[in-house]
Amino acid sequence: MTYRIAIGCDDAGLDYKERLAADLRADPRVSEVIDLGVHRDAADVHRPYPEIGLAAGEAVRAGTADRAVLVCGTGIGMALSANKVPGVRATTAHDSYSVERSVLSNNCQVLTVGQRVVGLELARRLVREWLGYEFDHRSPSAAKVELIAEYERC
Ligand SMILES: O=C(CO)[C@H](O)COP(=O)(O)O
Repeated sequence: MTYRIAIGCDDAGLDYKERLAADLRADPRVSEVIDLGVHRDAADVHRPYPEIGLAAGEAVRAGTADRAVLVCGTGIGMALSANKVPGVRATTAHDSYSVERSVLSNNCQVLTVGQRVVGLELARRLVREWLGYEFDHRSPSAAKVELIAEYERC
């Protein structure tokens, strides 16, 4: 299984985004990295995090990306924004167990990270681990996640 990964950040997450994007490009489990910005030295560097988080959520919803990694100061604003897109499940996760469960329990397609909260090497490890998990649609967790989708359809 290879993934098309959208990646994005605001100015508070730019350093990590660049490093994580490089890691993803070098990862054989990744077929494409879609960089949604912001970009260093570009006019868009101060775009607010909701624009990027929503764009990433839209990419997942449209199916142009399988998953997304988003970085801001805490990860929280990015998660809030991406979660506004119907069908998207985004979470901040700063430990291995939460990263694992975000996929295996919650079928999250979006992982968000806070550059001001965790060290770079931990962030890199978490993204590496995250790529190794795949949701099992036959697992007991599937019916629980489906309840969220049902609510969205109301
Ligand atoms: O962390 C952020 C949003 O969750 C963002 O990088 C900084 O937001 P601000 O504190 O509103 O500037």
